[in-house]
Amino acid sequence: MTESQAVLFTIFGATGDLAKRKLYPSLFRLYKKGELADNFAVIGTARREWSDEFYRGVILDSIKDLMRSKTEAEAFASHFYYQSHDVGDASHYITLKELGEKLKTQYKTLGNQVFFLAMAPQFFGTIAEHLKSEGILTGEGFERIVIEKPFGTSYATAKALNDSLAKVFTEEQIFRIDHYLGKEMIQAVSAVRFANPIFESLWDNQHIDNVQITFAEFIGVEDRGGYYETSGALKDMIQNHVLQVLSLIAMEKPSKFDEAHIVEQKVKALKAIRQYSPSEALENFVRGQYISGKFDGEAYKAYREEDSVSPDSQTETFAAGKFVIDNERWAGVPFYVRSGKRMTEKGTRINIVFKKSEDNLFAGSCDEPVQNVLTIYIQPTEGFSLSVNGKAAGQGFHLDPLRLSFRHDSEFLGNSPEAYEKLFLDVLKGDGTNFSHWEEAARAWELIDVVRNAWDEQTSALPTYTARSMGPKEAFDLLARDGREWTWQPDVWYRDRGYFDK
Ligand SMILES: NC(=O)C1=CN([C@@H]2O[C@H](COP(=O)(O)OP(=O)(O)OC[C@H]3O[C@@H](n4cnc5c(N)ncnc54)[C@H](OP(=O)(O)O)[C@@H]3O)[C@@H](O)[C@H]2O)C=CC1
Ligand SMILES: O=C1O[C@H](COP(=O)(O)O)[C@@H](O)[C@H](O)[C@H]1O
Repeated sequence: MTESQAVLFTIFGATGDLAKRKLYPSLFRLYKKGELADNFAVIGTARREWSDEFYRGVILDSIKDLMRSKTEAEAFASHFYYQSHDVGDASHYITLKELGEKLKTQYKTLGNQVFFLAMAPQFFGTIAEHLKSEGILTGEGFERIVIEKPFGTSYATAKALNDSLAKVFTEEQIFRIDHYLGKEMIQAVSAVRFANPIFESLWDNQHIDNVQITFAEFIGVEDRGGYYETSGALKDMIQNHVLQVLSLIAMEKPSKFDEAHIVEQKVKALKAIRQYSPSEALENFVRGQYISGKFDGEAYKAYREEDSVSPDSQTETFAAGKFVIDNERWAGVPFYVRSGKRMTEKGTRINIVFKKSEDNLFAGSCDEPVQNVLTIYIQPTEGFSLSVNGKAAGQGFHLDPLRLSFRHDSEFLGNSPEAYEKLFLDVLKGDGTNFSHWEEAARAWELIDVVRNAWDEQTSALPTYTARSMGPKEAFDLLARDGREWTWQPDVWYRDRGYFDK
């Protein structure tokens, strides 16, 4: 049993999808592990009129798959209280404050407070201001605010949002969620790099040819067409998750493995990424939108036919690009990234592609050696592999491409903490390492804005790709132009093109 936390959570947007699907189950997981015990309470707020009893029923429903016993689940749910609240109405904060004070005494929460804003970003500033003006922030214990993406829609809007939060909270009190940073294997990137001298010593432009980061989803836009129409793949995935991962791979070794030192190095790496001109942005970034397609006998509709999507939508459901980093370590090493919906399969992975040997001892006498590729599998499987050349067993001398591979097994995956659970615990500990900091978000927006603006100026037709494929032709051309190719495609991609299994 770990030492449990004394804290009052206030969840804004308590009736919403995120709260039900992610927040309540994560809090319950922490409760089951003893990270939360007697001294915590949760106030859920939203406009609709719910009773505590009804709210607790919603909580029980959201954790039904995780329950070990009804008694335990009900004991957990008894810590939840509901307060109907319109975030724009100052008088509602007075009722909220009274309830908070009562619960603080009842649960001995020591004045510690965490505010979770599971709401649309346009409300963040208002909520923060009212928390201060109505005296809900007392400075008695720790006071932290957790906010969801999207953090702005451009550099300008992100800056305005940050300025409004900064009037009330310090940067150390603000936890901007990037749920990928809570994933096991993203956190493992640093372990692979810095705990293995064999990789650390090769982590530069002398040895690495290129880096490839793929965030492929097989799902379409589902029921989020309204949001996605205003976002697109570039802002939805590349601006945040992909650039976060890229900065972890590209950063210099921090002098200490803690939040301040890691963030300092990530920010430096992001700042070293070349800021493209509009024409360079067009040369180095491609986009696409999925059209209808068939995959293994199943038909998939086009993005433009999805709910809440305009029939002549110009929103990209796929984006790929080449980032270059102007520093000593990475000069000449392209970082190719791609992310899209309705791709062949779900697969998030990082491929570090090492250089070919300049001196091929086997040239002319046998097969070309394969390039060594270190793959970090983020999901759905988690693990690493390293492709190496061996000798094919038997007579004669032939090279045999081999893969040294480690994958976590399903038991480990079943028991490992979920991203939001890890992130919640980090918030309680005050550890912001796995959150996005303002300087990171700001730089990411600067890099992305130029691509977005260049695309908005473009008059040529938006490229398309068939639903359940690996993106538009342009994404393959992007690498082919540099004499390279994506080193990972799902097996079925090769199957459909008549290649043997890679
Ligand atoms: N859902 C997800 O998987 C993800 C969501 N996010 C982000 O999280 C945030 C929440 O998303 P999601 O849960 O899906 O959204 P929902 O639309 O499901 O929920 C929004 C919540 O806000 C409440 N609300 C709306 N207006 C007000 C108001 N004026 N005063 C008080 N409460 C209000 C709604 O309740 P009521 O109508 O009762 O007031 C509801 O609880 C968004 O910023 C989204 O981008 C980010 C990543 C993933
Ligand atoms: O942030 C987002 O992430 C999800 C993908 O997350 P994953 O954990 O399921 O890989 C994506 O579907 C969504 O569009 C985006 O907003």
